[in-house]
Amino acid sequence: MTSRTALVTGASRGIGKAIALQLAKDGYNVAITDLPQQRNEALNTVKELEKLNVRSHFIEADSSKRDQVFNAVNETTEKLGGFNTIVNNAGIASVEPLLEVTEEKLDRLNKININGVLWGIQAAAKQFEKLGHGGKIINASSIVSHESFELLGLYSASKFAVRGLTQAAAKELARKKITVNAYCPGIVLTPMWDLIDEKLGAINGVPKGESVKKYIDGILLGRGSEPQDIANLVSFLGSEKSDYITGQSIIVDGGIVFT
Ligand SMILES: NC(=O)C1=CN([C@@H]2O[C@H](COP(=O)(O)OP(=O)(O)OC[C@H]3O[C@@H](n4cnc5c(N)ncnc54)[C@H](O)[C@@H]3O)[C@@H](O)[C@H]2O)C=CC1
Ligand SMILES: CC(=O)C(C)=O
Repeated sequence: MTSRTALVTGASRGIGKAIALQLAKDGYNVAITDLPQQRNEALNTVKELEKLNVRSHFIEADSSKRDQVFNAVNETTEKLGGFNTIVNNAGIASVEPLLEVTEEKLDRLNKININGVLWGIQAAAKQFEKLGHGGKIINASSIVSHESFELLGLYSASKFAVRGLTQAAAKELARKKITVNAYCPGIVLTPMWDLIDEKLGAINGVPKGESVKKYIDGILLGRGSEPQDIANLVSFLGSEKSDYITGQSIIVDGGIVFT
């Protein structure tokens, strides 16, 4: 197999890290981005990636900033040689009643969760075109893009937007041999859910761990998700085996939401 290169955003930890490690096991050279405060964790992730005998590189980049995402794609291509796949993984959660959403919260969340995905789609598609080949764009959505959760309304709406962008981009880019798909995780036990659990607990007056347990108790397969469950799907979406799939937002949640 000829070597391929991927960029995974927000990949110093959590789901992004698991995806980066899986793509490296699949033979990809892998660049990762994250925010400056995640630098040390990101550099450790790069070391883990290099142990898998692939080339890796960390780029400090804020996904909400268009120029930083474009620079990250250019730097990935220059440092690792070539560019085949982007995983627009970076995202944040927000937990509050809709009636308490402020303009600042809405702007911050949308800039990362929606704009960040759009900048990644643009930067990757333009780079694939420059390099004269197609490619794969894989976006982080969520089960809440299929059915909103209460107190996660703002976050859910941003993930509905990612599903919309995924469909539209698939339609616009298919003729350039670019596929665009999204992964829709359920309850993945990462620092994001630690935060959601804490905030739901504070709003509903229940102890730490109770809110996440309530959700996990409702999962058909009887456990919360590990990041690797999501990485397994992205491994498929990043492989030739998914070449005939585009525009899809695929649920991987152990059985919570059914569409
Ligand atoms: N944990 C879960 O249950 C679920 C997560 N997701 C989505 O999966 C993606 C990854 O989530 P987790 O790994 O759980 O989150 P996490 O909070 O554990 O990790 C997210 C990473 O993204 C980075 N990041 C945040 N804002 C960024 C920005 N502006 N630019 C670059 N990097 C940024 C963070 O520093 C962190 O390293 C997110 O898009 C999230 O919305 C979707 C469904 C469920
Ligand atoms: C964080 C998230 O997307 C869910 C569904 O928990």
